[in-house]
Amino acid sequence: MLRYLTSGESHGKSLVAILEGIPSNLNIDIENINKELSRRQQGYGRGERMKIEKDKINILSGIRGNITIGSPIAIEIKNKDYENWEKYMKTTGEIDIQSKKVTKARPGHADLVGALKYDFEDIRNVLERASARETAARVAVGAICKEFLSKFNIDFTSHVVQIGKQKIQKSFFFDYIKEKSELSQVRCVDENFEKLFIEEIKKGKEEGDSLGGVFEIIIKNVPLGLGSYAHYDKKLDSTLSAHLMSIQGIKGVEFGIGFEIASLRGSVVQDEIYYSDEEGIYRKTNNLGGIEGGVSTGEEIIIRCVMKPIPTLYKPLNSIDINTLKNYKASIERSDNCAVPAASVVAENVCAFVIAKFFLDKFSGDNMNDIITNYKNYIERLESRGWKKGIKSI
Ligand SMILES: Cc1cc2nc3c(=O)[nH]c(=O)nc-3n(C[C@H](O)[C@H](O)[C@H](O)COP(=O)(O)O)c2cc1C
Ligand SMILES: C=C(O[C@@H]1CC(C(=O)O)=C[C@@H](OP(=O)(O)O)[C@H]1O)C(=O)O
Repeated sequence: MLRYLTSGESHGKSLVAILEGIPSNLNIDIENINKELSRRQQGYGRGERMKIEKDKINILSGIRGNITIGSPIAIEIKNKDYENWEKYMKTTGEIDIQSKKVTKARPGHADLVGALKYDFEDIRNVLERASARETAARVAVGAICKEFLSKFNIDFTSHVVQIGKQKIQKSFFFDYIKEKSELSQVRCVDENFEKLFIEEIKKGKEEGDSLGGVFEIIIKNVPLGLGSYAHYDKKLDSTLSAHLMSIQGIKGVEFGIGFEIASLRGSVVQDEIYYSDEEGIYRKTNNLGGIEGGVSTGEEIIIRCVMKPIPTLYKPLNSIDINTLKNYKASIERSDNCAVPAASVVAENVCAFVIAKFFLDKFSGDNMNDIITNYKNYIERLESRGWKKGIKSI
């Protein structure tokens, strides 16, 4: 079973993660993982912290000479900012608690609920772990999963389709999005909307406010048959949703044409099924986003996520001091004012973990050879049933 845990405080020494279940004899290109980490740090609207951090993975165990050995993979990403925070954050010995104490809860962040639940007078103990700094560790985990899935040609990309009130309606081709979104400051493939998105973020910032938005993830070459029909942890769509909703700030997930299906007739929504000798079983549409009955259909998996605006505002909202219960404005240090582009990269990698987990559940094996054999046998069997989209040249 593929599983992972992360640990680490935003201004602590390091973020760490352990990923268990990656098979042996997988070649890992560390530059690909560092590239994912760097993609996550980009995007117009990020704050000053991203100028300090230059995230790089440090693999502590589970890999020898770039090849996995089947044991848990432990990773570390150092927080460069720790140099400035050691006297407040070190794990043992005396620390300066007062200078960085936070007592005025930010609405929308975990500040109030965390302080009351864990019984803290200092919100610092909450925000250090609630911070989306943690997503760097999750991206490293997902990037290792991407390395595994790339051997089966499974590929991921994402792009931003809405910032504030500015919204793109069109849908695009995978390769186009992959190339274009990487070139954009806001991971947007439409040049006009790129300008509008940047303008929207800039305006928000000037007004001391923050923005959310929507991004789309597209996953290509997932074979037909990952997932199952009913249980919450076996359905591919429910598991993807749960993992995506666990990204800090994500408030909704939709598949394919999403919530629009509510207003359309069944005759329009369902993706009709065809067969031809050349193509085998195929669809002309992909309205349901590549998943039916909790199982991948072999079409592109298309997911959209909505992210709420960043809670920390430079023009702070009404709140209270959690200790005196007096009314105050919420506290503010530094902050991003829009992180939708960064969140889209996190989401790709979170999906990579889920797809890798379901892929390994289906084609289980301790080592790459066994998994490749299982995969090829399955694709051959599907071919004999008329489904010809499987890629065999592994
Ligand atoms: C990549 C990324 C960067 C973020 N940066 C900030 C930030 O700088 N300031 C902030 O207040 N929230 C930021 N957030 C959002 C908060 O972490 C999030 O709203 C908070 O943890 C509460 O979680 P919830 O929205 O799921 O309830 C960021 C989220 C992500 C994914
Ligand atoms: C550090 C990251 O994002 C952080 C997420 C975050 C939050 O509250 O979620 C608050 C900010 O932290 P800081 O106050 O240290 O600037 C962001 O910079 C990161 O993405 O690597």
